[in-house]
Amino acid sequence: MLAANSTSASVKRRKIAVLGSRSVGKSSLVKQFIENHFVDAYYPTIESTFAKSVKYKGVEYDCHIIDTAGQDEYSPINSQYAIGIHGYILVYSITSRNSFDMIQIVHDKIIDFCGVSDIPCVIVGSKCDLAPTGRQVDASDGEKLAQANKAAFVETSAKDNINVGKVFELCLAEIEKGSAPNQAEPAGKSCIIM
Ligand SMILES: Nc1nc2c(ncn2[C@@H]2O[C@H](COP(=O)(O)OP(=O)(O)OP(=O)(O)O)[C@@H](O)[C@H]2O)c(=O)[nH]1
Repeated sequence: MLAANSTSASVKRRKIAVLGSRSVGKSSLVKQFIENHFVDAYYPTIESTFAKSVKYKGVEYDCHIIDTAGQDEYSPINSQYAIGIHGYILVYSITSRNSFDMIQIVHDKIIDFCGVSDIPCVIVGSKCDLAPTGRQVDASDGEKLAQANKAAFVETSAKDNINVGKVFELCLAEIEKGSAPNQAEPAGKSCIIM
């Protein structure tokens, strides 16, 4: 489990970008994680950065989370979402097939921009509290997409606080897969343009 924590000499700094279509619940996911609350109203995001210190598997992480504006197929990948980013959280809503289809597009754009073969990534199917009446994407489709892209996968509800901490736990795990043990600031698979 992730837990809020204080400072330490060996804190690892991790920068995480949250991307996906408009209105899929990116801000709600981040706010539930950082501030432990959910807002029903919709306020489109321009861009916000949040910080939270967490302890995961005995290691302290200073997480900087970039909540981005909603993407569409024509949105260019902002270099800010590629340079120095350690891990990605790609969010679709289980109530929107279009938002699911955007995940591969956004993923491929990041890969192309960074010139790498894969990225530390968690694919998130959000709004799972709406599954009984509004599901357009099966969990098995999300799992298959994640497998095809060597990513982790989880369904969440920011509203009911289901699997919200798990998203960030999985993201840190994906980042650490690409890092040497005990490295304070690994280059890992983050994208750095010289
Ligand atoms: N039922 C339900 N609604 C949610 C959930 N998460 C977000 N919403 C609602 O979906 C709408 C959009 O949520 P946001 O978090 O603003 O979405 P976003 O992806 O940040 O949107 P952009 O800023 O346009 O990119 C809001 O009305 C939220 O209340 C959820 O887990 N369950």
